[in-house]
Amino acid sequence: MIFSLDEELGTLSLGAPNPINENDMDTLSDAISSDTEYLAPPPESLNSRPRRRSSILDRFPIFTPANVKHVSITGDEDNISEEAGSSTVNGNSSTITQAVPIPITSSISGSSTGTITRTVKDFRPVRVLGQGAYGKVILVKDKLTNKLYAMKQLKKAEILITESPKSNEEDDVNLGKRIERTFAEKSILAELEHPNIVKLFYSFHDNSKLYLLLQYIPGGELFFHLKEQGTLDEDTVAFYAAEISCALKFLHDKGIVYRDLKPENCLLNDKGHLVLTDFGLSKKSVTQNSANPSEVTSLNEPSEDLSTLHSIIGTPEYCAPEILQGLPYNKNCDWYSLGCLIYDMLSGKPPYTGANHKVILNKIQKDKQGPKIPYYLSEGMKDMLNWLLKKDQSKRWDVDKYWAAEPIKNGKNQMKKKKPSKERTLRFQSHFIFRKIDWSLLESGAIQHTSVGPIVPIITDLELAENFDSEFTSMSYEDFDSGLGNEKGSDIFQGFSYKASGSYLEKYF
Ligand SMILES: Nc1ncnc2c1ncn2[C@@H]1O[C@H](COP(=O)(O)OP(=O)(O)OP(=O)(O)O)[C@@H](O)[C@H]1O
Repeated sequence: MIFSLDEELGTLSLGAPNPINENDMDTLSDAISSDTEYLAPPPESLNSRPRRRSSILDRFPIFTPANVKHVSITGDEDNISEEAGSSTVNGNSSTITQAVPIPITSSISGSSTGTITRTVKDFRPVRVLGQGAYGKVILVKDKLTNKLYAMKQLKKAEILITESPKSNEEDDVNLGKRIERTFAEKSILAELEHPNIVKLFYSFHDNSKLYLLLQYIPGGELFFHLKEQGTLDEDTVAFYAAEISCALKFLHDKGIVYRDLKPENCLLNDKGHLVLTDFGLSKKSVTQNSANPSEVTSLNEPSEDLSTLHSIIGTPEYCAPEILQGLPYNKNCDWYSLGCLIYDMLSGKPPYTGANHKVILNKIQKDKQGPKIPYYLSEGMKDMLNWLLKKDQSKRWDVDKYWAAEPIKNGKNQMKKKKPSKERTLRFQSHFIFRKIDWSLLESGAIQHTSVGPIVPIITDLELAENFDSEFTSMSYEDFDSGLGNEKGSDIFQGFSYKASGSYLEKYF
């Protein structure tokens, strides 16, 4: 649906929940840059949409956080180094003995020390749902309970393999980071409980693989639905943008940067609500006081840990320019990615595309005024995109800081009258594009029970995985239990196993 600002104002007078105020309108029209180029409307169907893979280019240093535990890859506890980031070689050429940082994690909803009784043998494979860098995601059925899960399998050998024939210091550092990220995915998911974030129920490992037992989200990837529909109307996009924003804000308040927002990682549940998956590239700040979100420092004030993020990581088309440049970055990079995703949902592709991160970076740098916003979008959408897609992260909308509307006291909004600031001080939730969103229903998760999303996936039989690409569902899973189900007690992945608390399991099953 394409509609003009006049039409939108007409809707507003019919009692929309978040009316736009005059100050906002000023800022809004300022932001619609005069150099906006007129891009052609999207073609009817964009079935040629390419699947975009996440990548990691560790050319820049990441400083090892202070409170990391060091274990030896061989599992030989005697080789554990006390010194952060150090590596040791024990002279045995056939084994890797670098000390690898494993993040110390806390588990809110479950226990990582409880008895883990699950093995791959407990599950029957139904079909493949997706394929990642280190293995497949498979729909599985619990042989005991008949419950369905999405099982993400990661091959240990693929994680441990070094890229160059000679093992040098750089290889060791990269290996350490790959292992750290594997643990981070498990431990970050284990501490999260949010309606728009996938749930982790169990994790375990055996001789050859690591396993994450996730809640099965049957509506498929947003990528799949975008491929079918080409583009989405503005109301639909605003709805998904609101659900994603809730998840990102929740993560940021816990000191977590997501770093891989793209349509492939956004799933739809049976009611059409959006659920983020794939936390393999997420990073948790070690300095964040997650118990007290109000203590989050401004995103523009580099915090000790997050300002040291340097890895060129993510999916280049959705990556903030500062990441592609190898500059330090912070949580604000996720809001740039949201801008890319909104742009993609509305126009059929992200603002910059190219064969690799360098091509994309060149295009971003050439575009002095920022990406060209399609003319056919409403003024509200143009405004949102202009503020999220600011090249300079210090000028980008600090969404975490300006998230919610000011509390209303004595019937008057506390927001000061226009102050001369280059910062965007409009509250994100009050933006015009979200005028039909009931944020309290959304943030509490109540909306998941009371209403369906704009696209309700067709599901005739959960086991058919009808909303997943046949490219994956037709794949073989013959190596499903090649790890033989034997728990390997003393290797580098020791401590990977996890079981959510009984009440958590009951609540979601
Ligand atoms: N909980 C889930 N329910 C249903 N499908 C899922 C679930 N988790 C993942 N998938 C499917 O599997 C695909 C791959 O999963 P995921 O992105 O976590 O793997 P990955 O190895 O991190 O991939 P990549 O290397 O591309 O980042 C997803 O894009 C999605 O289609």
